[in-house]
Amino acid sequence: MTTRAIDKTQPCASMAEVRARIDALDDILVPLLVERGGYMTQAALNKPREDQVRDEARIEAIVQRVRARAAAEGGEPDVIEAIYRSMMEAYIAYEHREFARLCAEGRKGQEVTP
Ligand SMILES: C=C(O[C@@H]1C=C(C(=O)O)C=C[C@H]1O)C(=O)O
Repeated sequence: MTTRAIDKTQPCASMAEVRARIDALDDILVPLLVERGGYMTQAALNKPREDQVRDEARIEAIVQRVRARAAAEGGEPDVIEAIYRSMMEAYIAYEHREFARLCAEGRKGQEVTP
C-alpha cells in the first residue's frame, strides 16, 4: 500500500514554512513541466498537419485520467482538472509555435491538402 500524496503534506507552524515547502515542490514541478513541454516539440514533429495540434479526444482522455489519479492521491479532482485544462491550453499554444518554427526551419514535410 503506497502513501497518498495528500498524506505527505506536512503540518506547518508558520507561513514561512508553508512557503518554503511550496517552493521546494515547485523546484520539483517546474523541471517536470519543462520536460513535458519538450514533448510538444516532439508532437509537432510527429503530427503531419497543424490542424492536428489540438486533439479534443486526447484532452478529454487526459482530464478523465488525471481526475481519477487526483482522487486516488486524496486530492480534489475539480482542482486538478482546472490546472490541467489551463496547462494544456498553454502547451497547445506552444505546440502551434513549435509547429510554425519547425516549418520555417524546413524540418517538416510539406503536406498537400487533398
Ligand atoms: C501533445 C499533444 O498535443 C496537444 C497537447 C496535449 C497535452 O498537453 O497533453 C494534449 C492534446 C493535444 O491537443 C497530443 O495530441 O498528444
